[in-house]
Amino acid sequence: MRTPSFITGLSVLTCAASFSKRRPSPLLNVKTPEHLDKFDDRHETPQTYTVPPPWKGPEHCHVEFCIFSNPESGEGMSLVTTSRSAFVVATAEMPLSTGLEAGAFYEADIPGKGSGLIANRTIRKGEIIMERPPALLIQAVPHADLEPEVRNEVYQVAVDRLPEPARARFLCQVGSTIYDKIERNSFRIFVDGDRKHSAHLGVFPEVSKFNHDCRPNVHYRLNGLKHTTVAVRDIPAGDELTISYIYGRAPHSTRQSQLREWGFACSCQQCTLNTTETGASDNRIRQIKALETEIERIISTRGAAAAELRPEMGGKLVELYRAERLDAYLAPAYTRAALIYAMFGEEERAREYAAEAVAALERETGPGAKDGESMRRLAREPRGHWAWGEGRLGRGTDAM
Ligand SMILES: C[S@@+](CC[C@H](N)C(=O)[O-])C[C@H]1O[C@@H](n2cnc3c(N)ncnc32)[C@H](O)[C@@H]1O
Repeated sequence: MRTPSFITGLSVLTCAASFSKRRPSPLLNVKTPEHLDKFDDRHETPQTYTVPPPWKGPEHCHVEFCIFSNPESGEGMSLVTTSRSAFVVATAEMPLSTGLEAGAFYEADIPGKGSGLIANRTIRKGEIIMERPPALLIQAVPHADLEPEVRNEVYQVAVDRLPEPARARFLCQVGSTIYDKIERNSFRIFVDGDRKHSAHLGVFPEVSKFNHDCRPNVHYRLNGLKHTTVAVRDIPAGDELTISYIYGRAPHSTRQSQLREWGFACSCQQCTLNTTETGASDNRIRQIKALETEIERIISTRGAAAAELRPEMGGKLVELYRAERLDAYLAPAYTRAALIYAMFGEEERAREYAAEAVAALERETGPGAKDGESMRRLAREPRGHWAWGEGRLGRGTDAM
């Protein structure tokens, strides 16, 4: 295999990210354009769609996958994708990039993890740390299927099309080749709804500086192409900012094997607990799962099984999440607790948990969260909500 030429240039690059020098940039909010909805993309050819200027491409096509690039989109963007997906991205609305002020955090060496991000002041729960568009978007099929030699050539051109400093930031990510950097730093993005070829790997070089923690203090979400990171608890100055690369509510051994697939042995606080503490943590995870299953069954059957519901179940669930420091995943726990307290007519607690659910849903899913409106109504007017009094009714007159 040919050695990618960028490796020779890597040693002269300064890899410390200049988070303080960010200028506002347009951002994509990807939706399938309406007139494309009827199109059957099974027979797409590279010539089917034309990307508008200043987008360039298609070039370097292999089957229906080509390079498209735009130095003015975000901080510069390259795509290796079909012309249809390129058109969807290129014609999407572009919101501005935002985030914390310059100097709120900085990049530093973290023992055993390479580099990472450190808070430079207290970052409050709910503060948005970064919103970023991808620098590189690679359709999942060519990433998996192209011959390595062809793929490396295509990736090299795609990266070369990025303007400096986006190209430098891309090359400063961990990974020995461009392919390896994509493997170790990308997020899965669907750019075209549930259509064929919608799945892409998105690389956000600045977001790539977040290390993993099984109990992260930052949550990330993807809305269209916009990658948002938000603090899920107050983060004191000097603490590392971390996200979770995996599903956090898994027991220790499952997390370890998932992270080994990511190619590293996790050295986060949760993974380095002693045996007794690990056992206690796994036990809480089991309790969370059992309680969630039970609550879900009871709530979904409503009146029929409501006699089994106890008001303290909701509070207990939230308590377990908090004890486990699962602050990045609190929305479902607050939502269930709010519903249960409403079912038992406990107005104050229903309001309190519903308000927490609204805030957690916004952090975890973004403004338009699915259950957000229902929780907002519950916080405002518990007595008008469908759940109000359901628990007491199910228990018969004793519970009234
Ligand atoms: C997305 S990068 C994070 C930034 C990276 N540390 C750097 O120097 O650019 C992912 C890589 O960081 C390292 N890493 C992230 N979280 C870690 C953790 N909890 N324990 C050990 N290594 C970690 C691993 O080498 C992993 O492949």
